[in-house]
Amino acid sequence: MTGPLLDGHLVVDRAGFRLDVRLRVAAGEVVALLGPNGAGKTTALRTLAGLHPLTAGWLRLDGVELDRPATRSFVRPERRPVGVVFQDYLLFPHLTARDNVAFGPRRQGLPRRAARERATDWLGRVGLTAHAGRRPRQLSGGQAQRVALARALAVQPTLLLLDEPLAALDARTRLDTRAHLHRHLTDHAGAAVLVTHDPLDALALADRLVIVEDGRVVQEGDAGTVTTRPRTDYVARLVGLNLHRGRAEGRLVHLADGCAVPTTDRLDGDAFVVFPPTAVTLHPERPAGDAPHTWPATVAGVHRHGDHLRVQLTGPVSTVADVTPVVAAGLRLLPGQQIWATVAADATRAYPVDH
Ligand SMILES: Nc1ncnc2c1ncn2[C@@H]1O[C@H](COP(=O)(O)OP(=O)(O)OP(=O)(O)O)[C@@H](O)[C@H]1O
Repeated sequence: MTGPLLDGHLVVDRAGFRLDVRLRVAAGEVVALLGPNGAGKTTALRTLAGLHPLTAGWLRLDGVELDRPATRSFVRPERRPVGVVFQDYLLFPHLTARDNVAFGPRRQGLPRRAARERATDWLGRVGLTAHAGRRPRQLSGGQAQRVALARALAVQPTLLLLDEPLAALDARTRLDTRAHLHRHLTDHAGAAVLVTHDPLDALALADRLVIVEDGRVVQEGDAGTVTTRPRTDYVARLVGLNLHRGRAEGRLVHLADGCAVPTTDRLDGDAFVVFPPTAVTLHPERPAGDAPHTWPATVAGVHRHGDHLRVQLTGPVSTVADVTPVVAAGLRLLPGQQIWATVAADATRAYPVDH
């Protein structure tokens, strides 16, 4: 069995912050590091590029030790087989697009002419043959992004790193550039690590998501698993689901204060339960039957959300409900109002906390 192309235990200590992330990436695999501001994504990426040394742990790429503080091994950034696309691209302003792309191959020792040929080839592959003689300030945001990608790939990196590669683009350019980037990532034979806070970028571009919060990996898996079985509030919000933790007994997950969520998944023990805001029904009076899956709630806020109104509910079960404007008008929803909420069993999903 062959191991992962990239194998690392990335530990960085800073005042008030510790990054401690185990990361493995196979050849041809694209992994997205996704997480809120300050989670440590950029720090992790910088350790891979060699721009920040590890405090502890190790980093191996294709069997070569790039960083291991315990043995004082450290390979400098320019000697790593790594290509980086930075968020603001960091193109050399005084060089043409072709010379920007040729810079890496030249530094790897390729003769000037061969480096220029390789740059011309890469600019062709990203669709910028006609722009080879332009300087960065004569390029649009999307074109500069493509030059940055060509520059990173022209060194034939074993590891490609992308730091928020689409963040600087407007919505339209972003859509086209995302599709373009996806094609190049699919063709890339090495490992790729992408840092983003945009779940759409992560879902569209990555084979696997690694969610980082407060310096730790809190969840990882393919898009299907992460989006249907979130394990933290951050991931649940990202994918637009209500997430609660409780104790499952058969087809009921018991939450705080005697409230419960019905589910069609039969389960026992500590469990997560998720449901979309559209699965919540609001009632002005307590519905008949007094079932444990009817909760009292207080309307904390109401705002527009697409075609629906999004209702923030507090109480024993803080949750979010989406209702149509007609329903909202019928309920006369106002902040502070007391209300009752139920959720349909066939719209919920429950799964064990331990997995
Ligand atoms: N140069 C620095 N010196 C000291 N602390 C830093 C430095 N850069 C970042 N930090 C801290 O390290 C932690 C991780 O920051 P990092 O930039 O890696 O997070 P991130 O997940 O990339 O966030 P963002 O999405 O906002 O870019 C934060 O607490 C941050 O304040």
